[in-house]
Amino acid sequence: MAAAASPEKHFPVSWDMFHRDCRALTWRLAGAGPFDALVTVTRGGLVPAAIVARELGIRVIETICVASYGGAAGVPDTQQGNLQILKGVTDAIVALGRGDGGKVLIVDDLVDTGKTARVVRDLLPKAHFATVYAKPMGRPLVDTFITEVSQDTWIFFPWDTGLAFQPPIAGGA
Ligand SMILES: O=P(O)(O)OC[C@H]1O[C@H](OP(=O)(O)OP(=O)(O)O)[C@H](O)[C@@H]1O
Ligand SMILES: Nc1nc2[nH]cnc2c(=O)[nH]1
Ligand SMILES: [Mg+2]
Repeated sequence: MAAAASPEKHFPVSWDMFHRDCRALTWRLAGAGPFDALVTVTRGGLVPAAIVARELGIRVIETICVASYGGAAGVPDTQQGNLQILKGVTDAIVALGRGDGGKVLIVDDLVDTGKTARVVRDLLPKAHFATVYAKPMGRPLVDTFITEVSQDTWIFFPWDTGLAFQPPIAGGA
């Protein structure tokens, strides 16, 4: 299934909020470990992965590089195209992620349609999949998350946004 064509609602996330939500995610993950390695889904997973790895003391960190959303210049990338794996993980991590003698934690910022999570899960079926945010379509694909938002909501991360003037509500904004 496709993501909401043009998400109606906005869910802006500040750095403070994101840090707090990542810490909350780590508390929830503490009982599921210990983890021998962390795989982060780039690029959105990089920031939560740094925070989670710091909190859980994980030092073996690998990336899986995936791209699927690509919008026109100047607008959020809300349209999902074909998913491409630009870089996979090492054989050692694949072995761990298949349950051969260790535990792998996968971290991404969010799950939306679940398309990205499905591809990553196929590669590492026994790994524990954690995201900070989840939308209903993708929720069944993750083991642990912190906050659910509706499918027609677009989450705006602090690394994609900046401070800007807001017109007064009384002006019809
Ligand atoms: O559940 P899905 O519908 O597949 O969407 C979720 C994925 O979309 C975003 O990544 P994106 O592909 O936009 O790349 P980015 O992480 O580089 O921003 C987000 O970081 C997730 O990885
Ligand atoms: N920033 C951002 N990227 C996404 N990729 C898929 N869904 C989303 C979303 O809600 N926000
Ligand atoms: Mg991503």
